[in-house]
Order: sequence, then structure tokens, then C-alpha cells
Amino acid sequence: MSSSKLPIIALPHPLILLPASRFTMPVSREIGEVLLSLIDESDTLPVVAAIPTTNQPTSPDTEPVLAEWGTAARVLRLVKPPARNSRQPYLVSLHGLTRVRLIYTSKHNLSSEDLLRMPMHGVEYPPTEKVPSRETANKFKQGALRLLDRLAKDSLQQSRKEGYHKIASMLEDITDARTPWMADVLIGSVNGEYADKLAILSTPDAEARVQVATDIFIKQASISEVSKKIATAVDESLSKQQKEFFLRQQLTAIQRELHALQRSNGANGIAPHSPLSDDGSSTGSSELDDDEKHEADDMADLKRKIEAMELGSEERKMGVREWRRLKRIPQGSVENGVIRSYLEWLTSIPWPNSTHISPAPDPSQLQLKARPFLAAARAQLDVDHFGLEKIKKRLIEYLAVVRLKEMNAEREAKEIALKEASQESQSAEARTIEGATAQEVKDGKELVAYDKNQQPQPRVQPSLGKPSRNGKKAVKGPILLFVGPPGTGKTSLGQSVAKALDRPFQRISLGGVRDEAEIRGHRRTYVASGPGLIVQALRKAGRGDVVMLLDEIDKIGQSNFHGDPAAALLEVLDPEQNHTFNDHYINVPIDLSQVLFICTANTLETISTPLLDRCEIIQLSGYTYDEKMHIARRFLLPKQLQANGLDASQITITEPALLHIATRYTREAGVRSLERAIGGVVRYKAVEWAESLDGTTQPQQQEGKGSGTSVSQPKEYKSLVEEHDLEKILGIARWDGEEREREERRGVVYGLVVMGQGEGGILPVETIALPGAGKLKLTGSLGDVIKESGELALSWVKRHAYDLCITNSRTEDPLKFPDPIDIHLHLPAGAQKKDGPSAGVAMTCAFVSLLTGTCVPANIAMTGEITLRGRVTPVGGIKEKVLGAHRAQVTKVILPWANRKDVEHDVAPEVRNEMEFVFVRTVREALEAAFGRGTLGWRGESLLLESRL
Ligand SMILES: Nc1ncnc2c1ncn2[C@@H]1O[C@H](COP(=O)(O)OP(=O)(O)OP(=O)(O)O)[C@@H](O)[C@H]1O
Repeated sequence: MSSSKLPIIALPHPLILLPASRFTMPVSREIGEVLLSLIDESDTLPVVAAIPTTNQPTSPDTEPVLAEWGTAARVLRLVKPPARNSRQPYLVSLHGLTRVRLIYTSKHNLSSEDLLRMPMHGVEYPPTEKVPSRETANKFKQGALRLLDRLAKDSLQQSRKEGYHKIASMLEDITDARTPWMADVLIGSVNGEYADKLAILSTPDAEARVQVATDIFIKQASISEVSKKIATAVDESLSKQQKEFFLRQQLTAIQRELHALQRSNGANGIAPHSPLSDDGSSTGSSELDDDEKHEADDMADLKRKIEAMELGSEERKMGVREWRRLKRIPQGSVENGVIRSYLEWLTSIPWPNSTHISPAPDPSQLQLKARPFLAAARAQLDVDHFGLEKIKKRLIEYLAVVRLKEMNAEREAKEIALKEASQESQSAEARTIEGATAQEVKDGKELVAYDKNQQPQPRVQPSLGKPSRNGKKAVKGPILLFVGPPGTGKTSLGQSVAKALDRPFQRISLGGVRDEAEIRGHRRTYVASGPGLIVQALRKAGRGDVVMLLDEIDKIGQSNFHGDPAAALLEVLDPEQNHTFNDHYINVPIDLSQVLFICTANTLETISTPLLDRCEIIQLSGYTYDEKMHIARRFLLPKQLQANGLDASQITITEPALLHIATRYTREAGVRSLERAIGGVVRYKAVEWAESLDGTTQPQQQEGKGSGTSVSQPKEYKSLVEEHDLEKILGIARWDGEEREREERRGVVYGLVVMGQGEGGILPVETIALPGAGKLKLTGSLGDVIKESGELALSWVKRHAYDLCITNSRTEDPLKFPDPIDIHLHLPAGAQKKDGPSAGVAMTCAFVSLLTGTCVPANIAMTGEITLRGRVTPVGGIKEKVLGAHRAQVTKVILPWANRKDVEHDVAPEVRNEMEFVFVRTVREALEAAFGRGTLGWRGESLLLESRL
């Protein structure tokens, strides 16, 4: 026999763990902690020796007596008690592996105190088992079958009965060599006596163990048979009297109810009818008693939905297969719940060509529908959004294309339907002539759908316009991608498109989606499995032609160990693939070709190129103050009034007050903060209004009218909101006086930037000189490109230091002469990453300002890339930058010459009129525009010549 040492865990009497069995038992805190340390120490699941205790504790001092034989068991799980209820025991799950014998020592009888530490103890393993003889094995099987049959007959639960039958069928197939193992399994699972289990555990010899098990089975089966016989005999003698007793009781109850009924009829002159019962027969029952009926209804509903799926389709096949499995699995089991919820998901998807009933169209849309489509679409866009003319124009083109494709598809579907109808009528005629046989009628049953009451209904034809699965035609245009800063109306434009097309709208927020399974669903093997966002949206919409807005695709997670969500999105958006989209949970190809996808993003930088390739980009850049005022007046204020229960007559915000909110309380490209601030004002006024209605203001002391008396006075309500009221309502303005703080300083120049969210603004470029050795230090989370721009700008300035009168000879380095200095350049908001070449002009101006001591006025901002030769080249994001500068009250903007067209095309006239634009070709022109003509003392006129070095 081989031996080893294992930690001992004493099983409390009468627990016994047999090999191949598992159980979970509570253990004390001390043992729990030892187990915890064992788990921590070992790489695999730890193994312990589970030894039964042979004596019952009669008093708290009873010392346990351990049995000689036990089981080496693997610790499968350890559950710690919750911290708030630490007196609860630990729970440990053990899985029996093999028999072990405690090696006898003088300390064989371990004390209960020793056992709390789970001491290591020597154990022996029995030698490899021999195969029992054929005769013993056969007897064992017969005995076991007899017992299992008995147990199945005795058990009341259907699931248990089925379990016993299953084991019996397994028994017939097992080999003789496996009978000792089966003996362990059966004795471990039938509710045997303690002594029998201990006998089996203590018999390591296979032949002997199988014989002991056979005897136990025969004994148990006989006991059960005899007790059944006795019970039946007693039953029979009692049942006659009992029957009579029960019937009499029932009769009395029925008579009592009838009397009550007649009395109430006489009193009311109406027949009593329980509101919850369908037939009025049940009285006094509540909806909570209707469980079984509801259950039956739900199942019938599920069945009807599966039958309504297209014949021969994948989803129907899957539905039928799962339905059959559902029927086989006992109700209330976990598996039953899993299949049920799967079928509910499967049947709630709007499959093509099923008799699914689409939700009724929104009645508010009917009026729009009656008008010509494009006019209605235009009206819809105008109703929902102010301005955005170019975008609306593009959307109208898009909607026209979608609509035309829809019409073509409808026409084709109609033609196909007509063709099929004429073919059917021809074949029907032929059938009438031949005479239908009974078999044909039977076969035809497959062609009808069933309603709730199982009445055959003619199958509903698929609605026209929905193309058949085989002749599929995607009725959609390109995928639109709205890009722009927050609050510029991207999401609400998507909603308007859905309204214009009279389709349902669903928004899927992809911000922070890191797991591919969130889009594709989890496989059903996963514990908390469920479908992905796409299927969830389809179910909510109830129609396959939904407008799905994929919000914030720029914030979707990159590829990681949870898969690649962006790749899953690619499949969704690709028209070549999305007619067979595979959700892992549903596991049947889903046709997404009718779905109209619209995406939104704040920036294009983080979107992968393949994803961008599939989209048509529509840029929204932000609004001017003028546009914001219109949007606020026409859209945001009415919306907030409605949301807060006031009407237009109860609040008047003056024009200067509204402008003050837009300029001093918000500084954004969109209108979301503006909407929030207006909401704040409206809510404040709503409280004042409610207080004035209540007439309950704070009690006020009446001066001179007796001390201490207080009278409540109705507060006077003032509907007008003026500029000076705003500080009281919204607090101190966030952007108040920001321009005043922006002062001219040596070495500081304002550049123009587009931030991560796509929002334009100004950014100071700060430089200082400090003692050093002619080095340049760049800080502020700068990327490689912007750092190179800084070096480039300094090189240009050093090269032209003599021309700019910074040095007295061309060979002098301005950073080394007269005193050696370093230059430190910093771009504030250090936590924000910055990159790109467009700060070249601003950095050059900052260096020149620092080295010459001349300042650039604080109302000037600039952007542009520079080359080593001193040329200024074009940059992107001009519209956002100019709007940002306008918001920051900058009045003069220096831009590259090549960006003139952007200003001309994209910047609103009212902004253009309020600002001065200087377009420059060279750095020298930029310096003159920034510092003012003639401010810097130029020595030569040959600045545009190539370098002579
Ligand atoms: N041109 C406009 N006319 C009327 N209302 C507008 C306009 N632009 C935006 N809004 C309103 O501003 C609010 C914010 O818009 P929306 O939610 O569509 O912003 P978004 O661009 O999707 O922002 P995000 O990028 O943060 O998702 C909405 O109430 C919307 O109706």
C-alpha cells in the first residue's frame, strides 16, 4: 500500500463521503481559515482526508472518534460568510476521490481541539482494485435494478422518477470492472443508512464491496416493498370511511356557497361575477392564484410565435428544436428556465416573412405621412432643428435615396406577390378538378398558423415592401456618420431621420463598450448569457427596418482579451455581411440588411480606418452665438418649459439675459450646457411660481404691530428674468471676466486648437527664458509632431535673429549671447494630450516676443504650420477654431493663406463680420500681423531667400 500525509477534516456524525460523490457542508471558522490558507498555498485545488466520526456527540465535551477508513477529497469550493454576518459558518464543497486508511498511531484519537487545526496525518491508499467475478457483477446489477425500480415507484416527484430510470438504463451497459465504482456511486446517492455507507467505505476489496452493496440493495428493496404493502393495506381499510367524510365535507361547502350566491342575487338583482375570473365560476380568487393559467397562456403564446415563423427557416428549425427540448425537461429546473428565456428572445426578434405583428405607427406621424414624402421629411428636420442647412440638404438627399429604394422594393414585392397569387389560383383550379384527397388536407395543416385558442388561421402574407428572404434587397443608403463636438444635435438628427422615414428609432450607446460580447451576445453556455445590444435593440423596435443610431463609435474599446468590439461592429455595418449577422446567444443568422444605421462620434481620430471606410462623414462644427440664441429661444426654452410644467406666459427671459447665459455661463460648441443652464433658470422660476401660488412665503416680522407675531404674505411673482437676476439664479458666471484676465505678456501668444471632443478654442503658448545653456524645454503633454514644431520654430527664429535685431551678427546664437539661456515652452492644461503641426506660427511668435521683448495683443489668435524656409502651410479644423476664437471674444485671427476657402465656405457671415481675418503666406507676414506692421525692426528684406548656409 502506498502512503502519504493529508490534512484531516473530521465529518460530523452521520456524514460520510464516498469516492465519486460530492457534498457541501458547513464548517467552523477555524477549519474555514485553515482551508483558506491551504487554497492560498497550493496551485491546484487542495486535497484533504475526509474521515467520518463514528460516535454521536452526546454532550459538548464528547471527543470525536474517527473511523479507520475515509476518503481523499478535493476541495472544490469554499464560501466565506459575509463580513456583516461573520457568525455564519463557512461552507465547503468536497469531491470524493479515493478511499484512504488512517495509519494507526498512538494519536489515532485526535482531540476535537486538534481537529480544528486540520492536522497532517499519515494515510494509506488501497492497492489497485481487481475486477469482480461475472457472477458477483450480475447479482449486483439485479439487486441494484430491483432497488432502483422500487425507488422510482415510491418517489412522488416526476424528476426523481426520471433520474432513477436513467441510472437503471446506465446500469445495464456498465462493464464488470466498473461495478465497484458503481457500488460507491449508488450507495452514495440512494438515501442509505449510516452503517451501510460505513461498511461500503471500509471495504477496499472490490469483490467484497460489490457483494456488500448487493446485500444492501436487496435489504433496502425488501424493506420498501414490505412497508408499501402494509401502507396499502392500512389505506384500503381507512379509505372507505375517509372517502365518505371528504365527500360530505365538500357537499356542505358547496351548499354554503350556493346559499351565499342566492342571497346576494336577491339583494342586488345581479349575478355576482369575480372580476378576475373569466367564466365567473371561481369566487374569492385573486390574480395571484392564476399562476397555472398564466403559465399555460405563456406557453401557448410561445408556441404560436414559433408557428408563425417562416416555414423551413433557420429560426423556425431552432425554435422547434428548443421547444421540443423544453417539453422534455421538467418544469422548475434551471435548464427549463434557460431554454424558456432563449425561446422568448428568439421569438421576439422581428424575423422577415414571419406573421409578426408590427407595432402600430405613431399617430402623430400620420399627418406628415399624408404629405409628399420629401416635403414631410424637410418639415420634420426643420421642426426638430434650427439652421444646419448644409446638413439638412445632405440628409434630404439621403432620405430621397432611401425612399426611392424602398419604393422599388415595394414594387418588386408587389409584382412577386401578384405572380405567386396567379400561380396559386391556377394550381387551386387544377386541384379542384382532381378533387382533394384526405392526405392533402392533412398536409395543408402545416400551412396554417394557430391562434391562441388553437383555431387555424390563414397564414398572413408578409407585409409588402419587406423583400422575401431569397430575393433580398437592402433598402438603405450609405451609413451616415455625424461627427462633431458634444451637444451639436447629432443624436437628435438621427431621431429626426427615423421620424421622417416613419421607422422606429433605437439608440445604442457604444461609449465604453469593451467586450465584443456586448455587441454579439454571450454564448448560451455562459452562466449569465444573453443577446447583444443589436438584438436587444431589434426586439425593442419590434421591426426589422429600424433606424439604429450607434452613438459614440469613437469611444468603443480597442481589441483586448474580451475580443474586438470594433470588429464586431464592422460586421454589423458591412452590407455584404450583415444579412447574416450572428449573435452568439441567438445562434441563428439575423438579417440586418433592412436596418438603417447612423453613427455618431466626437472625433475621427480614434475610429479605425475600416470602420471609417464604411461611413459617409457629415461634420457638425458647433454653433455661433447667434445660432445659439435662436436655438435657445425656439427649441430649448419651450422644451424646458414643458419639462418643468410652466408655460411661455409665466417666464420671459430677456435677450441680453439669454446672451449672458450663452456667453458667460457656457463656453461650448454645442448647446447642451446652454440647455442645462436654461433648465436651471426655468426650475428656479417654477419654484417661485409654486410658492406664489401657495401663498406661503417665510413668515415675516410685522414691524410695529406687536412683537413676535408673524403673518404670511403671498410672494409677488415676477415673470421677467433679466441679466442682473442670473447671478442669484445660476451663481457666479464661470467665464466672467476671462477676457479681461487675458493680458499682453512678453513671450505669451494665443494659438487656436481643436480639443479631443472636436471643440475649437484658444490655447496660450507660454515661453520664459531662464539661465542655461541654449536648450529648449517643451512641456504640456506634447506629442512628437508638436515638439518638432517647437524645435522648427526656434531654429527659424535663431536663423533670423540678426534680421529681427535680436543679435548683432549673423553668427551669434540668441540663446548664448549676451547671456546663455534656456527657453521653456509650455502649453497649459498639462493633463490634456496635444499634438499636430498647427501651433508652428504661434510658437514662432512666442519665441520672437520673448527674445525681442515685444508683446502680441491678447485679442489676437493664430494657427498655421510652418516650414524651415519660413512658409506657412494650411491646417485643418478651421471652422471649429474660428468659432472657438469667436466664443473666446478674440477679434483678430491669423490663418494660413491656403485656408481662405474654409473661412469663406464654412464660417457663418455673422462671425466673419465680427472678426478680422489675416491670411498669411510666410512667417514674416504672420509676425507683422501679430506684432503690427513696423513694430519689429527688420534689418534686411531678403527673408524669403533660401538659406545661405
Ligand atoms: N440645431 C439644433 N436645433 C435645435 N435643437 C438642437 C440643435 N442642435 C442641438 N439641439 C438640442 O441640443 C440637445 C443636445 O443634442 P444631442 O443630444 O443631439 O447632441 P449630440 O451631438 O448627440 O451630443 P453627444 O456627442 O454628446 O452625444 C438636444 O436637446 C437637441 O435637441
